[in-house]
Amino acid sequence: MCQQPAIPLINHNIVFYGAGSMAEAIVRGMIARNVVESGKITMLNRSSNERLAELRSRYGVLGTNAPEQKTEALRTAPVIVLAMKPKDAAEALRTLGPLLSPDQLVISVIAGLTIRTMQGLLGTPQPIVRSMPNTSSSIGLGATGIAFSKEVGEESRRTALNIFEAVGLTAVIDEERMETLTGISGSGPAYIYYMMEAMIAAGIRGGLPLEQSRELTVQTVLGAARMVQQTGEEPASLRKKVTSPNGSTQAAIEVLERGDFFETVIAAVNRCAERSREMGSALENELR
Ligand SMILES: NC(=O)C1=CN([C@@H]2O[C@H](COP(=O)(O)OP(=O)(O)OC[C@H]3O[C@@H](n4cnc5c(N)ncnc54)[C@H](O)[C@@H]3O)[C@@H](O)[C@H]2O)C=CC1
Ligand SMILES: O=C(O)[C@@H]1CCC=N1
Repeated sequence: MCQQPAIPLINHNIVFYGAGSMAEAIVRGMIARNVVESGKITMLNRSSNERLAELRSRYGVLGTNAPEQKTEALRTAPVIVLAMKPKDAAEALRTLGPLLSPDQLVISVIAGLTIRTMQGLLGTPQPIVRSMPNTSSSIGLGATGIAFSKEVGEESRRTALNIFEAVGLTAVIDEERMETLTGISGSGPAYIYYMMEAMIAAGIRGGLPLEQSRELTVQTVLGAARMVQQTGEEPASLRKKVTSPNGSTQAAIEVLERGDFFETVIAAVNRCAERSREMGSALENELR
């Protein structure tokens, strides 16, 4: 049996400010790995009591929409994870700033939002961790980019790393690289799912039942990722081993090349990064 390495327990109360897909993915991943007691997690959203009830019953976490309780949770939590959409972030940060004391750690998962903008909107030089996780965190297979503001001390760095290491791989990077990382691993699952949608559709059009087409596609993607991971071989070398000269794979790859597959994927990653920067600039404009 394959045992996952022990992950340090997280002893801090953590407030998730925003209780959508990404917050849930991290919470689900942490709880599944038993790295935090569910009672230490509080989830807040803007208005949906139904959503909070769902999260409370699914994970045993705390969740509230009552304004005084929300304020109290934000005022006292040693760790606050910002997990709302970029369009909601400026207002949330302006509300949060006056509630914070200097030692509270703010971890953002918000695409594009820079540390400088966060500190400006908060109005305090708060210790900030800018991260870019992905939704595979929910099954412990996330990939998270992390950058620290200079105010983040050693203990807080460890806390942030413990949270994201509990739900997958982490990469500490310069903040300037965060948009590129978003294009690869933050949004990347969506490109793979899109490819899978197309493969499943092709199977169905070729006469396979939906379920078989789906299972074969899933196993193929899983197997390919594992092959790269376990053999340590480059994807290009593994591809060559599938591609017999003048065979069926070569014929398929030629079609992908005619569609400029390689450059199209790179263009998609670049556009993702550019869009993240645009969202970041829109938030930076809120400082004026
Ligand atoms: N979904 C993904 O794959 C990833 C998302 N992200 C980032 O995570 C953030 C959240 O994305 P999703 O979870 O997909 O969005 P979502 O729409 O599923 O969730 C957003 C949540 O924020 C809450 N919210 C909005 N304004 C609020 C406020 N003022 N106070 C409290 N709660 C508030 C909403 O009620 C909702 O629960 C985004 O900034 C996105 O850039 C980062 C990596 C991957
Ligand atoms: O689409 C988005 O903006 C977010 C950021 C990375 C994944 N989802």
